[in-house]
Amino acid sequence: MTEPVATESHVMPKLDMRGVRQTYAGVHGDVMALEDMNLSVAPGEAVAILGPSGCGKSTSLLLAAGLRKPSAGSILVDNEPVAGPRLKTSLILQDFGLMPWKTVEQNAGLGLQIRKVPKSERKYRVARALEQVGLQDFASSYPAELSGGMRQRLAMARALTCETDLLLMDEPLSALDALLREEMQDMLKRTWQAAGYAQVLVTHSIEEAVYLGERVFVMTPRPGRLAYTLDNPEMHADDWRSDPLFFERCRDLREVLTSSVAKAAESEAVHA
Ligand SMILES: Nc1ncnc2c1ncn2[C@@H]1O[C@H](COP(=O)(O)OP(=O)(O)OP(=O)(O)O)[C@@H](O)[C@H]1O
Repeated sequence: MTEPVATESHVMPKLDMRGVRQTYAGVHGDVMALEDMNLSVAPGEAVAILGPSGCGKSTSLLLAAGLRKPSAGSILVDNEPVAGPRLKTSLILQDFGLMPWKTVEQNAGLGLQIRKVPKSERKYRVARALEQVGLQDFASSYPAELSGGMRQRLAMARALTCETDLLLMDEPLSALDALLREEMQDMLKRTWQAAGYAQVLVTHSIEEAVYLGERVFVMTPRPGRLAYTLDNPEMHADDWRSDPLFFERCRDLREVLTSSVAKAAESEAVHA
């Protein structure tokens, strides 16, 4: 099995989380979601994060997106402290955050509208992004008229209009059926390879993590931090899903994750 690797890059990271702690006030007292969370992602790098339920994966993304302030520690993007939502950071959630009453074109342009980009510029950038994801013929449709895969592509178009350099995704494909999910994984990989942003994917699927992550991290049970790193540069290979190494990587990660989940269950039992 691959041993944990402490990868130190010499390039300035796109995202750098150091010693991050996040505590939430709960009804039965404070809940420590993250403790000493360290995550460094290089420009243009794609990483995936796996971990037991409730270990703080979504919290890490909210913090990186500037939608929450950490209780302690530092979060830097391009070496600047994250003080709030940032122009070129996009976050795609499981429900894609689409507005049902807005058309595809309006939904795709929402990020630009919030960022007060002039209408003419918005129109051009939206048209280009819809073309990139193959939704150009659906500009005046509404989300309810789209399939699950098309909604996912629309969420992607919104990120592309904003010239995103850091894309954060929280289980973006979990609502899709297996075949469509693979198709969308291909789309995510192609778009990332073409656009060159840094990408952080949170997923419960080991296969998805190994397909889309150049590095795959496994988090500890809550309070979460990265406990294990798998270097996975071969994910660029053609037909990676059929490669024997792909299966080996998935098997290794399954072992690591199973032991992490077992520890989480033990700890819940002790604290029950
Ligand atoms: N707004 C909140 N208020 C109080 N507690 C919260 C809040 N958000 C998250 N938590 C708690 O923090 C911990 C981490 O939650 P988080 O959603 O980040 O985990 P996760 O790893 O994404 O979980 P899952 O895999 O189940 O989606 C959990 O125990 C959760 O109950």
